[in-house]
Amino acid sequence: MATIPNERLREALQVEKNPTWMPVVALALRDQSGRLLLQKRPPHKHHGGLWELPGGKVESDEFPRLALTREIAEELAITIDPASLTPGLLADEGEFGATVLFVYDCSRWSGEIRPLEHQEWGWFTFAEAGELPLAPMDRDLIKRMAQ
Ligand SMILES: Nc1nc2c([nH]c(=O)n2[C@H]2C[C@H](O)[C@@H](COP(=O)(O)OP(=O)(O)OP(=O)(O)O)O2)c(=O)[nH]1
Repeated sequence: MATIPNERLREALQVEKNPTWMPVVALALRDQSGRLLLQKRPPHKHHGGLWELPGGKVESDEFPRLALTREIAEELAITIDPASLTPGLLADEGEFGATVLFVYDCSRWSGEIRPLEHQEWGWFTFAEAGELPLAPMDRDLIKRMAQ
């Protein structure tokens, strides 16, 4: 891969004004039999129609665990305890790995799951998940989770 001097890269990307990379947090939520919760991305979004772990972008004024707590409440109507999250796997995509997905495991949550963004969702074994059209980072993550 060609090396780009940092100064030129900073100029090209105007890093003082724009962040150079995007942190995304996602939740690996399991049911009692160990199946994983996955949801389908809305058709109008990036990777629309592909299956993913619930979660979303970390805003610039947020801490990752709090961003994940917020996203999960917005998407699934359940409450997770930020203190009960355990950092898990990591994936990235883009030429320079500009989107970084941080996956957390969760041991405590409350409420009843309701898809507030009208998204399809379900519990899947790793074998079942492997048959779904997954977002690219999730394909890699689920393979690694299954090992
Ligand atoms: N939440 C989530 N995003 C993923 C996964 N895999 C994957 O490639 N992505 C990508 C898709 C998007 O480019 C980005 C997350 O964006 P998002 O659209 O979910 O974020 P958001 O909920 O904050 O949405 P918005 O600002 O677009 O409304 O990460 C995943 O498992 N979970």
